[in-house]
Amino acid sequence: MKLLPLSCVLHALSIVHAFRYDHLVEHVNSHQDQYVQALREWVSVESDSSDVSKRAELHRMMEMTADKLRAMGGNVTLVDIGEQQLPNGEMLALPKVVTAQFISDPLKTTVCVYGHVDVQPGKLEDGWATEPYNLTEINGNMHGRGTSDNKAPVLAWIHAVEAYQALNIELPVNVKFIIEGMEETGSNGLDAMVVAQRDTFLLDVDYIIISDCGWLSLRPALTYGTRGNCYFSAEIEGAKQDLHSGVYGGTVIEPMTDLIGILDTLISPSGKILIPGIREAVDPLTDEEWKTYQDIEFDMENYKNKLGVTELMYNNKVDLLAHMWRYPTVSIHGIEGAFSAPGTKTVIPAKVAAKFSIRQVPSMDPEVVKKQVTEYLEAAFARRKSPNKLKVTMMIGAKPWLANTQHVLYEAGKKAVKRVFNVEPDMIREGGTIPVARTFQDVTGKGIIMMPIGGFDDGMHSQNEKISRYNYLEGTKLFIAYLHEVSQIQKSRRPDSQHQLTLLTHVDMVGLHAFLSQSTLFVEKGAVCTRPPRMTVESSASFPAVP
Ligand SMILES: CC(C)C[C@H](N)C(=O)NCC(=O)O
Repeated sequence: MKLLPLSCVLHALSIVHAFRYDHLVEHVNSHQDQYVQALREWVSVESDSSDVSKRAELHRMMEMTADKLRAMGGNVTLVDIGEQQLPNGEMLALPKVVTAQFISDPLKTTVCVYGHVDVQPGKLEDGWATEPYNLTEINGNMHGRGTSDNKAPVLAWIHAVEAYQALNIELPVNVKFIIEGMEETGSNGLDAMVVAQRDTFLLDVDYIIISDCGWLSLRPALTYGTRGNCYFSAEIEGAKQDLHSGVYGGTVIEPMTDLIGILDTLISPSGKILIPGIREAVDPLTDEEWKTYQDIEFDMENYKNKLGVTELMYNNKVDLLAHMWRYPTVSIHGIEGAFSAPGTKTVIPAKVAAKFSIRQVPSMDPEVVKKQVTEYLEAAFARRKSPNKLKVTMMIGAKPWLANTQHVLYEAGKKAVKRVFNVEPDMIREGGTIPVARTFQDVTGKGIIMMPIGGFDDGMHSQNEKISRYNYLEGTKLFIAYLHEVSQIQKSRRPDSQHQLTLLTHVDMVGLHAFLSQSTLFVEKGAVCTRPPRMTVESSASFPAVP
């Protein structure tokens, strides 16, 4: 018998794969209504992680996620990650993290998909055109809180696995999931879980995939960086109760006036951060970065129209993209205790707390930022010689993340995008924060890719958040294709994970505590979350150094 040359066999196999890919695509197209129904069910759960009164819904959401993965035959665990302490001292259970595993073939590559099913708040009275928790499709866009961020992308990953299963096509890689319920408030408790499971659940994972962001334009994108987030509360307290502004106005030094005064020292009208040390910490833009940004197609007029603004902070593309992705910024979000209802209440609030955040970039450290901001605001407050009391707290300290775009994961990503959309992806960074991305990188040393499927105009966190049916379905196909492309990464081209693990074995409990003390969970006593999880930290004796 004559043996076929290896190249012929490989060619034949690729034909079989292409044939099967078409079947998978057909399956996705013909199951789109079920996919939309699944999204409808998930969106109907008000899994707002920032509102403690919604905690039962969040627990229900985690159970629903676990049930779905279990029904598909996954090996599912709901991991208890402990409790959070509320500002009033009360303890509240954190939503369990769902881990799942589909097939476990030692000869195959293993990927771990991370996502979250908690959402930002959403209220009709905030100006939504439709009920935020009732998925409503208008002109191909499916509106609802959490559609794009991050329920549809999580479901798209689940449906990608389901499609392989339904057609009896063996998954080309082992697939694991980590789905959490606190991403929107800083991923409380997750860092510790990642540390604890580094040598168990995460040990055989080769690559981590995150799809919790959006494209820059109509062109699909791969994301290689996120900014971090230092989120602060600055509280000023004066009289022991609110006062009538006619009766007492002019006699007391008002906390709100102090607060507005110190907030105004944070950033100039032209966007210059005024806190010493922050701008100085940022790496200058390299020529290579300049060129990358210059080459990206980005329509500034379209961007302005999308946002409904007449002017942007910068009027050239490179500066705008750089300030969106790789420079820090200050945003002021709100003032607790301030009068904000309609009408004309004439009160002097006794205690007000401003919430603001600084998105930081790779050369910055949240702990340093915390010190810089606290000292700066205390000095600004001292100059006012006010008798009121100021308390500055950092509530979230999430680090930025940056990947190497030459990594094989990005090569595979480009191939998958080409297969599904027949274009090259934009290579972009993200101005938002995915707190656990940097933790995965530091703790596991595994390659990480962000593969968004959200549209550029999805309005994450805003009124009328949506994902288009097109992005949802093509995104599912993208994930199907990506699982195949990852399986094609030759073992010889994989970074040597064994080598990385050897490098990581020499750190002890001191290292573990050093890491955890920087993580969100332990940043601030009395703030959002301070109590260690109840789970055991099995692998603490060999906690890794940052590679
Ligand atoms: C676009 C972001 C990376 C999406 C993410 N889910 C998010 O909103 N994170 C919190 C944040 O404030 O950036």
